Amino acid sequence: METQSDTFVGAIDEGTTSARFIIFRAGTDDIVCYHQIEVPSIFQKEGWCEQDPMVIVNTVNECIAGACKKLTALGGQIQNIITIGITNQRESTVIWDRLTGQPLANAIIWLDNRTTSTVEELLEAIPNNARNINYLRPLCGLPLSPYFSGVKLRWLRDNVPSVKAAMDSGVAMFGTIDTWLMYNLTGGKNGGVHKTDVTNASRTMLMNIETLQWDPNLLKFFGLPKTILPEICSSAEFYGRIEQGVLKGTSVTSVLGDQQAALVGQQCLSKGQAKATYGTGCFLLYNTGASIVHSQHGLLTTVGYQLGRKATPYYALEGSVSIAGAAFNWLRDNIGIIQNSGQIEAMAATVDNSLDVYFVPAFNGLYAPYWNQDARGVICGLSEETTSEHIVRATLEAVCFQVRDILDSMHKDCKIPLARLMVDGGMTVNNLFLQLQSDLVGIHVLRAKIAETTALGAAMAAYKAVENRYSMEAPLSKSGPREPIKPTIGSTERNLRYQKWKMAIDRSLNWETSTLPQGEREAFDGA
Ligand SMILES: Nc1ncnc2c1ncn2[C@@H]1O[C@H](COP(=O)(O)OP(=O)(O)O)[C@@H](O)[C@H]1O
Ligand SMILES: O=P(O)(O)OC[C@H](O)CO
Repeated sequence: METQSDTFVGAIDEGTTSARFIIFRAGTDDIVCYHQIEVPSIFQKEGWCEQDPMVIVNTVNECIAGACKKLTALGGQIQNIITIGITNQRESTVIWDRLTGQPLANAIIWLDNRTTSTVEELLEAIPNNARNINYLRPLCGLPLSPYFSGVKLRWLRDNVPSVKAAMDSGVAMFGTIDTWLMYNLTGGKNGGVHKTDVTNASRTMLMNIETLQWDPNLLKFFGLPKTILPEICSSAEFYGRIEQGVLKGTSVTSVLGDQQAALVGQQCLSKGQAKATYGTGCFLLYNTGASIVHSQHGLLTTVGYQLGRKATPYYALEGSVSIAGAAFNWLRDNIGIIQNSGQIEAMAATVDNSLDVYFVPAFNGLYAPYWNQDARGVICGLSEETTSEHIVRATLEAVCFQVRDILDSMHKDCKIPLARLMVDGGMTVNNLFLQLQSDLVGIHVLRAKIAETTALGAAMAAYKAVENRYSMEAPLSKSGPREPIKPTIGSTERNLRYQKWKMAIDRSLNWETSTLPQGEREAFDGA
C-alpha cells in the first residue's frame, strides 16, 4: 500500500501495438501500477498501415484514467504524480488543421510501405542521375526509405488534396506521435504546444544531425514548408502542462522516441553500450557518445538522447528490423498456426531445431543493413517432415539472425565487437528465444530487470528535468545483478547456420522487381 506522502512519476508509452500509462515510484524502477490498451491498426490496401489519430489520443487518455484509478485504490495520491514523460512509436506521421485541431488523414504508421513510389521519385530528383539512397546521409544520418516521416509527409502532400491545401495556406501542423499527444494533452486547438524532441526529430529526415535544427536544404529536397514543423526541444525539459482529465495541471517534462527511451531505461549511458528492444520490430542502438558516426554498413545515425537544454547530445548507431514480434502476429492472424503469444515458447521447444527451415519475414521490404524496399518474405527449406513447430522455431530464429546481421555491421563500423547485449521488450519474456539469440550470435545476453524499460527511460528523463540532484547513473533498483544467458553451441555450427540464413536473404531481396521481363510481367499480372 502507498502512503499519502509517496511521490510518483508517470510515463505514457504509445507503442505500435498498444498504449500504456505506467506509474513509477519517483526515482526508482518500481512500478506502482499501470493500464494498457491495444490500439488497432487499419490495413486499407496492400502494404498500407494506418491508425486513427483520435483513437490514439482517446486510448492514451483512457490509460491515464485507468492507471490513476488503480493508484488511488492502492492509497496513493494523484496529485503526488510530480511529472510525466512521453515515449512513442517513432516515424509514424500525423498531419492536422491548426484551426480545428482535427487530423487531415489517418496516421501513416512507420512500417507502412505505400511510399515506395515516392522514394523512386525522390531518387530521380538526385543530381547527376546518381539515384543514391545515401545521398542525404551526411545531412540527416538516414538513407531514403519509406520508413521515415519526411517521405510519408511528401506522399500526403502529393496524394491528399486537403493536406496540400492546408500546407499551402499555412494551417497544416505536422507531428510524430509524441507531438500529436503533447498537442492534445496541453489544450489542442486552444493553445496546445507544438513541440517534439531531438530523438523523434532525428527520424524525420528533416533535421540536421549536427545542428539539431530543421534543415532548409532537406525541406527543399522534400518540397515541404517549414510552417508545419514543431519546435525541436531536448529530451528532458519543461514542455507544457496537461489541460484536461485527472492529471490536469501536471507538467510534461520528457519526450523520447521509444527505442531511445529504452537506451536510457537500460542505462546504456556510456559510449560503447548497446541494447536491443524486441517488440513489433526490433531495434538495436549502440551509444556512440558525443560523436556522430556515419555508418558504412547500412546502420542509421540517430540522436540517442539529450537530457536537458544545455546537455551534450548523445548519438547512437541504430540497426532497425521492421518485423520481429509482428511475425508472430502474422502466424496468429493470417496463418493460424498459433492462437496466442503465450504458446510460442512451448511450441518451439517441442522440436530440437528448425529442421533447416529459414524464414525471412520481409513483409514490407528489409530494413538494416539491406535497405531493400523490394524484398518480400520467403520460407525456405520446407520438406515433408516440416511441422508448425519447426516454422514457429524458425520465426524465433529469424529475429536472432536479423540481429546478427546488425551486430556484424556494428562491429565493422565501430571495430570493437560487443561483449554483451542488453535486451528488453515484449519478446524477451521468451527464455528459449533469448537462448537462441545467444547461440546464433555467440554473445552474452542480459535481460532487463523490468519489462517496461521504455517507459522507465521516459520516467527517468522526466524526473531528471524536475529534480536536478537526481543522478541518472544511480542504482535504481533493489534487485540483484542480471544473470547472463551464454551460448551453448560452437562457432562452426553458428557460422554454417548463418550462411544458410544469408542464402535465404538472397532469395528474398528484390522480389518485387526481379521476376519477369516487362511484357511477361504484364501478362502475368493480368492473368
Ligand atoms: N512469448 C513470446 N514470444 C515471442 N514473441 C512474443 C511473446 N510475447 C509477445 N511477443 C511479441 O511481442 C510483441 C509485443 O511486444 P511489445 O514490446 O509490447 O510491442 P510494441 O512496443 O511494439 O507495442 C508482439 O508482436 C508479440 O507477438
Ligand atoms: O512499437 P515498437 O516498440 O516496435 O517501436 C517502433 C519503433 O519506434 C519504430 O521505429
